Order: sequence, then structure tokens, then C-alpha cells
Amino acid sequence: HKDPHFSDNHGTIVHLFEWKWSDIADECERFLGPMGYGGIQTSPVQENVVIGSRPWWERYQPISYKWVTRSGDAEAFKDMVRRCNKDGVRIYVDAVINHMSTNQKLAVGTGGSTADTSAFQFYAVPYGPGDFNRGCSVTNYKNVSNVRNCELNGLRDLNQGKNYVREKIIDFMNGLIDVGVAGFRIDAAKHMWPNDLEIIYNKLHNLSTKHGFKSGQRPYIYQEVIDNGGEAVSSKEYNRNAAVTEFKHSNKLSNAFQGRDALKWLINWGEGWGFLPSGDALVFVDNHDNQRGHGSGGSILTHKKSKLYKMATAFMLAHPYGVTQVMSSFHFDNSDAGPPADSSGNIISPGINADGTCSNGWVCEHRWRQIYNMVRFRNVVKGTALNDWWDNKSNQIAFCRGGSGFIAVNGDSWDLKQTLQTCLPAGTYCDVISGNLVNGKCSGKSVTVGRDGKAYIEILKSEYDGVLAIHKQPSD
Ligand SMILES: O=C(/C=C/c1ccc(O)c(O)c1)N[C@@H](Cc1ccc(O)cc1)C(=O)NCCCOc1c(-c2ccc(O)c(O)c2)oc2cc(O)cc(O)c2c1=O
Ligand SMILES: [Ca+2]
Repeated sequence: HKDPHFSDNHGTIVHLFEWKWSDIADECERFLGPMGYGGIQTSPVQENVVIGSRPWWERYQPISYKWVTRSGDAEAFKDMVRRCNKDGVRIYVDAVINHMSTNQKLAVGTGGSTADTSAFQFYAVPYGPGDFNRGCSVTNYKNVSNVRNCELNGLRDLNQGKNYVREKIIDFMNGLIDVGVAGFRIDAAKHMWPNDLEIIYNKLHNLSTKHGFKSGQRPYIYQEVIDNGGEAVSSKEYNRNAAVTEFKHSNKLSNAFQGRDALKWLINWGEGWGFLPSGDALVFVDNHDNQRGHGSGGSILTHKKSKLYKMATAFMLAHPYGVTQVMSSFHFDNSDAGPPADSSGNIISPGINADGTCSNGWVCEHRWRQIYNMVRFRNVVKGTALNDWWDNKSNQIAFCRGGSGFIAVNGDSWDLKQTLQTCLPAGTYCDVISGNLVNGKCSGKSVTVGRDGKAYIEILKSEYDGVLAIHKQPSD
């Protein structure tokens, strides 16, 4: 359960947070497939409680396992999976299986009481009072039983130790696999027992050969475990036969690119920094939760600091560590705000501008040239190691990926002007950060590599972007 099963020349997952299924299907065909994105993480598909102000986190309060949300219904979901798979883009579903909603109308303190078992009735599944861990709240992250067997913020805590509960979860996930889904993000995995989760994973179907997968392929599973050290629960309890989100990657990269650690220290990035083994890690710069300040604390880099964000994202995508995920956000002022919606609460589709960027309140980081071109860079250098690291003992760094790609980053407050080893064959290359190859010419900077693989590299402090990246043609 550690292989994302990306199609050829496709890689990196984009989290199209709160996008509608029909808009995702369109995006697969018009952009993600052609640009070589490997997959999409969808918002949860389960029917969720409706909370007045429609906060983003209402989708993390399931009331049934029906595929009915503001993103669309089951038909729209199946159509999206079919159209994205057709264009080589996989679908990974954000599965919320630790808990059910607080059943707000019946929650304790609103006239209900802990004896009131109707707060534990979810008729559409069905789940009843015997299917939940009851009577305690998650209050002590130093105690594994409290973290896993109690209610997280009042959310009804399912007992995955019970066969009936496992069967309901397994049926829900197998239903998604059978329509062509390639895997799952396991939300709040820290709050469930690794052994219970493994029993569930091992009973999932193989990916569907009817939807283009080879026989015997297991779903890709990446488990959300927010572990920055210091808690009783560790991410290393979960990576035996499935992947885990490495939040240290998000925290430490945000620190480094905001000047808290010199970039020269990134020379041993990955396991050298105490992270999970590369093959077990799902990594990102920011995610839907910590871009709002929850979960990981500290100041996580987001699109709001766009120059530094693009530098950190370029570094992540150029580096061999982990399976990479790109966040695609909507604009928000209030950190609880939900997606752009009309007066009746229907989510508004992103508009696509002439220059390929999005409108209608959607940020579409995945459509920024500096990001989608680095997704292609990662695809071109796949399978190569990191070599020929250079730094100026401060915040200017550069490295090669085999003989296929080269990146340089200037995080210092002065210009980078160096002749560096690019490891590439002699020739002229377009810098994919400042432009594209348009009508046979570089619309941005170009770099001439000599027969010795060396080239003059310049990144002025005043430039719009602090990164330069060149690579061999994808076809090579
Ligand atoms: O901020 C949020 C929601 C955050 C959230 C949602 C989904 C995620 O995948 C996630 O990582 C975080 N929720 C708000 C509002 C809220 C929501 C529900 C509730 O019953 C009470 C309040 C909030 O302030 N939550 C308290 C702080 C964040 O505490 C939550 C965590 C969480 C955060 C950091 C951790 O280290 C950790 O182990 C767990 O995970 C959730 C997972 C869920 O599936 C649903 C949740 O409500 C939550 C969740 O409240
Ligand atoms: Ca639990």
C-alpha cells in the first residue's frame, strides 16, 4: 500500500480541496493529464453534517457513507474517476473513518445528554451506540489510549476494534475502489490503532482491472499522522505496510525557506533529518489544515508568501524524497471559511483566465508555471539520485538529478552569479521557472551548458523568482 500507481510520465498528487467532481473531471482533461500530474486528492465523499456557516471542516464530520456532498453525487463522482483515469490521472479519496459527526442537534449540552443514545444513531449506515468508544474526550496526547479511544473535539469515536464497524468501513472503501479509485488518504489516523487499520487495509479489494489497473495492484494508502515529536503516538507505528504523511517535512521546509535554518543544511534533506524512509512518506509544503495554522503550529509557508512558497515547492519537487503533494487552495480571510459558494450554498466553479490562472476565489497553485513545470521536472528525473550538491555555505544551493536535471536556489539577500556543474549534456536549455519553450524559443531565461557540463548560472536577488531549473526533454 505504498505505491501510488502513477501512469507513465505522470507524478505528484494535487489536493483539489473542496473542488466539485465535475470541475475535477474537466481539470483532468484540460490541464492535469496534459501537464503530467499523477493524481488528485479529493475532499471527503461521505455525506456530512451541515453547519450554518458552512465551515471547511464540516466535511470532516460524516453522517453516512453515501457519496453525496456539495462536490456532487455518486454519478458525478464515477464520471470524474472515469475521465481522470482515461487521461492518466489517479484519484485518491480523503477517507474519514475515525469518527462520525457530533450529531450537533443531539450533542450533549444542546439539550441532549450522554445517556441520550440518539446522538450515536446514524441510521443511513447504520451505526448505533454500541459501535462507538464513549464517555471520554481526547485531552492527553501523551496517552495513546486517550488519543485513540476517545472523542476528538466531541466527534463520535468509532470503535474500529469491532468487526461490524470494520466491515462497514471496508465496504465503503471497496465501493470506491470498484469504481476506479487508486487509493486513500486516511484522515486522523493518529486517532486509530495501527493494527485495526492494517486489518482494514488487508481486506480492501485490488485496484479495478475494469478501470485500467493491472491485476493484483493494491490501493495506495497514506495515513495522516501529525507527528512533530513529543507525543505518545509516533508516525513510525504506522509505516509498516502503508505510507504516512511526513509533517516534519512541511514544518522544516517552511522554517528553512523563511530563514530559520540556512539552506546549506538541506544537503542531507530527508532521512538525514530524521524523517520517515522516503518510500513510506507523503510530503507537501502545506496542507488544508496547517495552512490555516491548525495541527502543526509554527508558521507554515503558503501561497500567501508566493515567492518563498514557489522556492520551497520547487525544492520539494526537485528532491528525490517521498511522494510529493501540491496544495490547491481557495482564498480565505477567516480560517474556518468554506469554499466559494453562492447564496444557496452551492460551491462556485473556478473560472480559468486567458493566462491559465483561476478566478472566482480559487488560488489554483497547481496552475502556476513555476509549480506545474517542476511537476514535469520531477517526472523527467524520476529514478535518478541527487548528485553534485553545491552551496555557498549560506542560502545559495544547487544540485543535479543524475544527468537529467539541475536546479539552483538563491535564498540570500545578494545575487547568485556562479559557474556551476549542471551534469547535463552540452546545449542550450530553457529555465522552466522564468518561462516555457514557446515557438522554439525560451520565453524566460536560457542557459548554455558547455561540454564539461558547466554553465554560468545567475539568479539576481531582485528577480521575480529565486529559483532556476533546467532539464532534459521529457522524451529523452
Ligand atoms: O480545525 C478543525 C479541524 C481540523 C482538521 C480537520 C481534518 C483534518 O484532516 C485535520 O488534520 C484537521 N476544527 C476546528 C473546529 C471544530 C470542529 C469540530 C469540533 O468538534 C470542534 C471544533 C477546531 O478548532 N478543532 C480543534 C483543533 C483541531 O483538532 C482537530 C484535529 C486535529 C488537529 C491536530 C492534531 O494534532 C490532531 O491529532 C487532530 O483533527 C480533526 C480531524 C477531523 O477529521 C475533524 C476534526 O474536526 C478535527 C479537529 O477538530
Ligand atoms: Ca478513535
